[in-house]
Amino acid sequence: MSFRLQPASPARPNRCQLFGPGSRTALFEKMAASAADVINLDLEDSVAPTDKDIARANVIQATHDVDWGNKYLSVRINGLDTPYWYRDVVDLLEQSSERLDQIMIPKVGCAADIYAVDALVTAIEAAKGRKKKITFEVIIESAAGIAHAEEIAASSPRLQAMSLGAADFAASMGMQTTGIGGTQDNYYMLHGGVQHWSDPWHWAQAKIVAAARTHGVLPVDGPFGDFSDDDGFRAQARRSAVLGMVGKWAIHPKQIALSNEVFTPSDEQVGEAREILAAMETAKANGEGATVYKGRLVDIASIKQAEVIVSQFEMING
Ligand SMILES: CC(C)(COP(=O)(O)OP(=O)(O)OC[C@H]1O[C@@H](n2cnc3c(N)ncnc32)[C@H](O)[C@@H]1OP(=O)(O)O)[C@@H](O)C(=O)NCCC(=O)NCCSC(=O)C[C@H](O)C(=O)O
Ligand SMILES: [Mg+2]
Repeated sequence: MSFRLQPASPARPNRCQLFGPGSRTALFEKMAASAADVINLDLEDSVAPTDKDIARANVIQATHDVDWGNKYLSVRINGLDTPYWYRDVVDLLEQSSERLDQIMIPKVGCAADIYAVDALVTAIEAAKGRKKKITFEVIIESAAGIAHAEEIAASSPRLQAMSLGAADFAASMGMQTTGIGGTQDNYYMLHGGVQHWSDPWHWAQAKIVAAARTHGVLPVDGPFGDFSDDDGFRAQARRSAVLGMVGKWAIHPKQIALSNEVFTPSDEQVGEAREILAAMETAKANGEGATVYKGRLVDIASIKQAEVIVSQFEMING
């Protein structure tokens, strides 16, 4: 471990982030009643340009009127390349109730993007005497965003989460696909004449996990567009969980249970982690730093691995 210790990520469940357009108010109560940990009311790409003002007003009203329970309430503002974002920030900060937890900033390309939003948010919070400090989450969904992921992760103490936005990312990178996440037919290797499909999102996810974990930010997998493909969603989510991501977006309510299932450690995983911890306690009592568990090596690093799983489980189950 470096002399600089890795900071802990925020200790709150973030297994599923449920999105809904700010222009579809009929969805708000359903979102609030869902099993998602995080709610993302959208002002950006699911809202037509003609509806931007009304969507913003709807979302602000919903921070006052809707009972969001214990959900983490986030609003996705428009990108800094649009004429809408400053009004999103000003109106949200001036008019939302204290129930608003977080602002999601899309298409972030560099740390200065966050600096700009932070400066505006900080000024309005002070001017309005807001009690709760608004947190940020960002979407990495451009070539610039992935190239600068680490400086973005370090950009503000407000930053709590960093997602991969597969659709805009693919477009920005010039990827030859219209898929939003998932296996891509043409991304394969040939071995002995047999096709072996690989994961074109893997490297970007891994880069996001490393950047986020370095700075105590939660790494999150973004959307999986084909909401009729449960197995495809599960496969993508499982890979993300193994890579270190803590959750995934749901763009349809069908995906909530899938995400919660994958990002909640199973009883079997937790049981095994606890057994490893117990085995290492015994090893320590015998003056040993390593021992054998089910025929394989476990050592002091295994304690940390097991603790990740147990602490995820305990955070979710209270
Ligand atoms: C995808 C949808 C447009 C589908 O809506 P709809 O046609 O109404 O779906 P269903 O008829 O199948 O709905 C079944 C019931 O579920 C309710 N419902 C639908 N969507 C939601 C929701 N998001 N939250 C809660 N409840 C929902 C319906 O009302 C039905 O209820 P009932 O009649 O009582 O049975 C729609 O799901 C939708 O708009 N999804 C969110 C889209 C969105 O926000 N997109 C932005 C995020 S993805 C993105 O931006 C890409 C990213 O940035 C990147 O670059 O990768
Ligand atoms: Mg996007």
